[in-house]
Amino acid sequence: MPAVPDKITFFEFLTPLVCSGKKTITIRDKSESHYVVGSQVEVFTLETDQKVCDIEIESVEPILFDDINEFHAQQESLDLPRLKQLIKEIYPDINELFVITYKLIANNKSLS
Ligand SMILES: CC(=O)Nc1cc[nH]c(=O)n1
Repeated sequence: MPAVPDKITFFEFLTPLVCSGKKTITIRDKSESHYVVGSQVEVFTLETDQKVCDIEIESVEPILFDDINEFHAQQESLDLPRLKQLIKEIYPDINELFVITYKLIANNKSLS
């Protein structure tokens, strides 16, 4: 991986939310927390590695699983129980997580 990571993957079902600008955060574990504020990152689907859009990283902040709240759910464009269920499924034994905030800068969906 480059010193400044320039790629992020999302489950395919989440990419319409990312590429429409409705989902503006992602909650990841430490291994995926090394994004740099101000950097541009290419978004790919996890399942098919298809590029779907570009984002710019706005912040990376630690959070405990128990502190995930309605505001995070709003920013994820999911309801809170679904968000917490999803995060538990992805990171079953991890309490220390990171909220990565980003903004959409380009949508590549029309190229596919
Ligand atoms: C692929 C993957 O881990 N995707 C995730 C994980 C957490 N949040 C999210 O939006 N997407």
